[in-house]
Amino acid sequence: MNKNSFPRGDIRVLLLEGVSQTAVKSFRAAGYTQIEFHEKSLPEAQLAERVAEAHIVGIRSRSNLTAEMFQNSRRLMAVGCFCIGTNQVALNAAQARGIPVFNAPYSNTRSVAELVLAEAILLMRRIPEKNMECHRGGWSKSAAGSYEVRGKTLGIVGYGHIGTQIGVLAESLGMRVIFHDVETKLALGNASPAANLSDLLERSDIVSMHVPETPSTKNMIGAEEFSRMKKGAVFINASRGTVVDIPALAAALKSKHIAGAAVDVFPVEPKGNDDKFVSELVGMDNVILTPHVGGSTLEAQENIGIEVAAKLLRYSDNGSTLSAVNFPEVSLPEHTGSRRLLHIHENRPGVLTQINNVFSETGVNIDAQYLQTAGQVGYVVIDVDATEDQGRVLRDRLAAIAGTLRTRLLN
Ligand SMILES: NC(=O)c1ccc[n+]([C@@H]2O[C@H](COP(=O)([O-])OP(=O)(O)OC[C@H]3O[C@@H](n4cnc5c(N)ncnc54)[C@H](O)[C@@H]3O)[C@@H](O)[C@H]2O)c1
Ligand SMILES: O=C(O)[C@H](O)COP(=O)(O)O
Repeated sequence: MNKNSFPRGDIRVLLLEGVSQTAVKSFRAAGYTQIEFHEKSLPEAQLAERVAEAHIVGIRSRSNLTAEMFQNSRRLMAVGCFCIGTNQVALNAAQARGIPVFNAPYSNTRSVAELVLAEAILLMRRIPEKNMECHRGGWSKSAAGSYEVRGKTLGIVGYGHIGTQIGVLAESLGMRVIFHDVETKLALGNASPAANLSDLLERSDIVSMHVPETPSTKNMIGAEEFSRMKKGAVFINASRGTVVDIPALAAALKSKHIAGAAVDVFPVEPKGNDDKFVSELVGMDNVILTPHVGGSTLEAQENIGIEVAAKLLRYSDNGSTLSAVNFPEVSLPEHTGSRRLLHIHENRPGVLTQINNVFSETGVNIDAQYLQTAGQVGYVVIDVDATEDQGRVLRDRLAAIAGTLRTRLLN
């Protein structure tokens, strides 16, 4: 007897952008044999073609999964973002097709925080310029413009997982921490909220961005915001490239109003390591440029591989959707001794009644039932005391209900 109505060996897993081998090992250990692995992201047309063939897709920040791709992907069951950001995925379109999207909300938090703190210290000491000068054979031994971070004010924009972690670590170096967030947040340690973004910009010696890419954060730091910052302050962006107006940053750096910057993310980034990086900031001695490596440590990548693969496997094998970012969240117990039916449907009145009618009409006993809705989608999980043949009949009856997006039978 198959473990699932759909044997694991038939499930096609597409893993892109060199996600950690820990993910590949997790899928193999769980009995998944059809794994297509790519070191890079794929060009859009090829990506659409490969996604259309896959049941499970794993990406990082560079692969854009569009609404059209979800519409054309008959087989696609689930998506894993092996990173924090999910802005590269058309989440609503995935939801409308009954496809949960998972991510790793904390696994690279510490890596980003450590990089940002290191950059804050380097920028305050004017190390980027000194480094470049030494490389050119120069030697300007001077304390002019160099400061300790102790006693300085760090302004954190976006006080979420990364922002709070940075705040805690910064206080251990003796920094004063202020933050701005659209939500009311618990201030950790001695951190305090700024009255608003302008207040934060005016008071900070170091401004660091930690907001997600959304319509409200697009170009939230531009010429006006740089002009509000203290003369000689430094600026760090390791969140998303769209958050900062790069020409405005370049102008503020050239005028020396902003003394230095560290930028890890860009509005347009190369698709892979062989593509050329182009930015107005290239060649500026007072700028640390890094190729979107805030979360790229071996520790973070290995943990992300394990975490996201586990979420995808749990959904595929057990139906659990806990921590999905676009989908009703259901945490399910093991279903040994019963068959499990998954029913994903449009979130509209009457569907649950029709589902229950199927069981009363067929006389199959329900052991347990779980229901959750979110946005456009409803998700019902039913454990039944039934033979495999009965399970298949039930699955087909459920699939015939109007508004059904997809059904699956497990065990
Ligand atoms: N450079 C990298 O490699 C790297 C690594 C990890 C994450 N990131 C980026 O960092 C972002 C933040 O990560 P996180 O884990 O801290 O996310 P998070 O969701 O925990 O925190 C984001 C915070 O920003 C706040 N926010 C949203 N819109 C805002 C606005 N307009 N103004 C002010 N605050 C706003 C939210 O309320 C939240 O508190 C991610 O979305 C991701 O894009 C980059
Ligand atoms: O969202 C994230 O976690 C970061 O931007 C890292 O993305 P990456 O996995 O593509 O490095």
